[in-house]
Amino acid sequence: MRLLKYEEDGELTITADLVGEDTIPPYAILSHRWGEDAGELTFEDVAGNAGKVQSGGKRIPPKIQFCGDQARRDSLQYFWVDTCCINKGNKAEHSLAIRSMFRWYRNAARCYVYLSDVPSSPCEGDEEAVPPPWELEFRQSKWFTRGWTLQELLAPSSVEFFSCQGKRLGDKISLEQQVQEITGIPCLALEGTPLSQFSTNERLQWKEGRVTKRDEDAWYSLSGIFDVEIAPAYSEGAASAFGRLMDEINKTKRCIRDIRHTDPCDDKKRIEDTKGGLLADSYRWVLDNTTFQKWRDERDSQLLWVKGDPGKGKTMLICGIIDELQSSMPRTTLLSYFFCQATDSRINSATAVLRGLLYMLVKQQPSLVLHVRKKHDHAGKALFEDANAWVALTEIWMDVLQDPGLNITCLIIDALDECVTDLPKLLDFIAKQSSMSHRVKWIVSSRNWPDIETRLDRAGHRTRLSLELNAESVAAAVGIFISQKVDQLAHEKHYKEELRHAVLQHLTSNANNTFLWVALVCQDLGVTASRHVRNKLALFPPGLDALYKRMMHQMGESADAEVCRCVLASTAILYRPVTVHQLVALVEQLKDVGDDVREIISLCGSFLTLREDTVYFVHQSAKDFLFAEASSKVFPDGAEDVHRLVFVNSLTILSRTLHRDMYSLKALGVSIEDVEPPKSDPLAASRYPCIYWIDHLCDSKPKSLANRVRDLQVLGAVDDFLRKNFLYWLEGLSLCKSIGKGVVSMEKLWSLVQEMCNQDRLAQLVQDARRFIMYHKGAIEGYPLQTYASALLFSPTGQL
Ligand SMILES: Nc1ncnc2c1ncn2[C@@H]1O[C@H](COP(=O)(O)OP(=O)(O)OP(=O)(O)O)[C@@H](O)[C@H]1O
Repeated sequence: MRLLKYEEDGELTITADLVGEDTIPPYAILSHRWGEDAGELTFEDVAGNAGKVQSGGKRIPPKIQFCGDQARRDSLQYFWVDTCCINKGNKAEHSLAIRSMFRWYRNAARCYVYLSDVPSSPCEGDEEAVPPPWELEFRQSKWFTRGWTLQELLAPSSVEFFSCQGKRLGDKISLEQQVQEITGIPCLALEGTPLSQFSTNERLQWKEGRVTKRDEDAWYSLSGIFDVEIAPAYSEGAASAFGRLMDEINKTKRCIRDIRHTDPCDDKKRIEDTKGGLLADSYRWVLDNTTFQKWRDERDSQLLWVKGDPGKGKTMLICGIIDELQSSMPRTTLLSYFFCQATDSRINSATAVLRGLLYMLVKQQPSLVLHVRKKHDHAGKALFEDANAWVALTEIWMDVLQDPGLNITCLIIDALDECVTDLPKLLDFIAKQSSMSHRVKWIVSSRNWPDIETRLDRAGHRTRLSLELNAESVAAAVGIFISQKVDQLAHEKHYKEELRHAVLQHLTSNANNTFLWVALVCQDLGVTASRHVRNKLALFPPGLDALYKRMMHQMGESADAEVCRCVLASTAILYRPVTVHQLVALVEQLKDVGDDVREIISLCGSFLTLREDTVYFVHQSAKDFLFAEASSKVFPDGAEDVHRLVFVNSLTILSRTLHRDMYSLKALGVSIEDVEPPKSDPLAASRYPCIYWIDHLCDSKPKSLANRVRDLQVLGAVDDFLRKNFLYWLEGLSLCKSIGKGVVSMEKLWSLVQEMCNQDRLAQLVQDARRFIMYHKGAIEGYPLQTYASALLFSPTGQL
């Protein structure tokens, strides 16, 4: 980028080509209509004399004179004008300039629109008149009819309009109403709402009626508005330029859709809801905390680690911090966050974290998708799912974080301790990347784990916010939480004042600064008649584990103790939360319970909770307790045995429900993008087994040879299933949009059977099945019924 500058002696000079965003000083930018070529100041005119406009050469046009003067009035030394700041003789520079123009306008400190056909009022004071005397000419200005001026209006945050005498008429906010009426562009877009939030059609409409000198420019001028890049090729014609633009837009859309594995915004809402709603007064203390303020305000403080014991309120604190940042940050700052949850395999791995953060980031600044598309255009969705996903994602992140166009960014990851797969890799990544750039700030939270501490210690500029060391603030926050919960109980259960006071006292003296303890006790009191409350209060021991122990004991006393145990054991080993319907299908003991399933789940209420018909653990610490403290009670035959039972049930469900063309698509060419699950979804119960049956098989550890006969039966069932249902299973995976996971699972199955002796027949079958899915995953992923068509046609005749 080359910039103009007026020297002390009034001479106009131009800088060398400034490469790299960091080398570019603040500048003003001109938006105008081109006049006759001969009258415009060109690059040659300016650069012809060692960067100085030759004295006695071409006269400096009034608009350029105006732009320089106005920049100086606004304390800007440099300014940019398209007529003379691009060396059009250099094809590469010209092409790069066209692709960079949107960014140059966006990054300008000021944008001046010079309206050569709008005179200001000759009389002082007339500007106060409503409508102002120049309004008609303003509305009719040809500036609003040109193609390139659309991006010049939308890209910069500040756009000011000037008359041909250089008088300021207003800016795009003060004249918002008029500009909206003239252009049809909604006020929200003029106010800076990211353009990606407007549909493709809406954005295309903004260009209607606008003209460009060259036909192709009608489409090239839109690339910035759609956050894509198309290299200009001026002889191609308008139709081809339009085709290339649409092609790029579609590829970008597809890429963003493939990155999405979960939407962290939805996860945040769900987590807040399941935890009973976010109470602002219980997190606001952090805003006055000096460690937090240091992280927020100091340039050198890049990584904040929020740490605390289970149930101390870290996740809710992070939710609060996100809300506060969102409402206080400038609109251009990017905020991306991710909530790890060990109980949900979709969001408990290092790749899921990077993918989720990336998704939120590219949704806010779609131009960053270019770094993903370099790989995604070739690899498709498998890029994020196959064995190399971590490598690919870290490379993409490196490019994103080094992108000079990346806005100021804040990245937040909650519950690192719940990242089950590849946590060390993630920690090393955070430690390294958080030391790289001042423009990217990080917040992470976790329990007080020494491993996490050791790895994060490698990051430079790290600060830690320990909830235990801020006991006073946390105690006050828990106090507010207790008051709110007790008021709610007193209201709902009609407590007398005395009882309300007793509950308040008991909770305050025993909570030990632990939100979760309060939440669990209040949940129990919520189903206790008020006459029993006093007696019950004495039974709640202080401390989380003691409380869980008591709850286990209580459950063990009930007549449904065994069913509850099976439900808890199965839910604990599932790889993600399932619906009640799916749980009934997976847990044998629930089959005879009939309509009482919800009652059984509520009997496990201290550990499980139901939300929108999905069964969740109340908290990760509840699940941890089952595996650590209560393992012998919950898993009397070991967790492997529960995996085996879930595996066996999975195959039974799948064998019963899978068949050819489950969604009655009929035509072989129906794309997955056009598939809507039928109202009564034939895969409702089999979604989970379809995706996870192999994981349960592997985690049941059949190769341990603990029970040889039973293991042979298990493997016999696998052989039988694959011979009868393999293709149906692939169709099912495609309908569940999980072919990528299927590929990984087949690899796992292949390793398993290889490690087992005397399994040659099964090994050959699995080897063939594995090859089949590897070769045809693309076709099957996009078109479920191609499983039975091209996939079979293009397979070797002798394939098993
Ligand atoms: N600001 C708040 N508003 C409402 N509820 C809160 C708030 N802070 C904590 N809680 C309650 O406390 C419980 C525990 O909080 P949270 O899940 O944030 O703890 P945590 O420190 O993240 O625990 P862990 O490390 O074990 O995951 C929540 O389920 C919720 O009921």
